[in-house]
Amino acid sequence: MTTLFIADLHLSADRPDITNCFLQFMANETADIDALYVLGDLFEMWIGDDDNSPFHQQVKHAFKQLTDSGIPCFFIHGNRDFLIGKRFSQETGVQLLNEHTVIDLYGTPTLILHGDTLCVQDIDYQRYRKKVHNRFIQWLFMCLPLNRRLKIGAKMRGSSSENNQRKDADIMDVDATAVLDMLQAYQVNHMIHGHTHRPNVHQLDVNGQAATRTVLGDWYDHGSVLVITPESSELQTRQFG
Ligand SMILES: O=C(CCCCNC(=O)Nc1ccc(S(=O)(=O)N2CCN(c3cc(Cl)cc(C(F)(F)F)c3)CC2)cc1)NO
Repeated sequence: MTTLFIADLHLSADRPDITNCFLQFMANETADIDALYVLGDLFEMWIGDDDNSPFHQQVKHAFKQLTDSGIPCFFIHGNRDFLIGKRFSQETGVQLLNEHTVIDLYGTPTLILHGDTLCVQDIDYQRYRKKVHNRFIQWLFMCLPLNRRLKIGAKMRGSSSENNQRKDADIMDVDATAVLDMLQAYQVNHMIHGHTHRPNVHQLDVNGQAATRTVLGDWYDHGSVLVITPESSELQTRQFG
């Protein structure tokens, strides 16, 4: 009885090393698990489900093989791949979850999310996020031809990495009050998220009760996976293969 959590792989065609690490993980680490949860930023960019490049087909096929084998797979959108939609879900068998979802993890109610909604001090980002999560804006964007959206994406990726280098590192981490507020709002004592690329297990106190916030790590030539069983919880960073 094992459930796995991954996030922040930032897969892209120009990083085949990370894609291979992911494919090795899917081939060697997911046999007879109960479920796989992907908590956002699976891809470095996603400008619509109609972007069906060979790279995307390769990744989608790996998920399809897993779900066809009867292992449920769930996805929560990240700040990069928030446009992943119904077609991706139908092509892969991956079930799309709401941005904040409480699951029963072997009897322990646990809030799972990407983590960018906890970065409340980054006002600019939250303003941008509100705009691009607006259904009408998303509809307008998807009306654009694919190559136009690819160009906009490439441009935004460029400015995004520049912006992030300028931002103070702290405002890009989660806000401690937002974490407590969210645990209380969802009435849980456990949270799992990604986004910050700061893998760790934080022990917290929520109204006198012990709580944990587990942060998944980003992928490079090593993967980061949270391995949960009814008896244990282990955040692993390692190579797969
Ligand atoms: O953590 C922090 C900081 C976090 C830093 C976040 N940076 C970050 O996410 N960058 C980023 C994410 C996605 C891409 S993209 O290429 O995949 N792509 C771009 C165009 N997208 C779009 C969609 C819609 Cl509906 C509408 C538009 C519109 F209207 F703007 F044109 C564009 C779709 C997605 C490119 C860069 N703070 O705490």
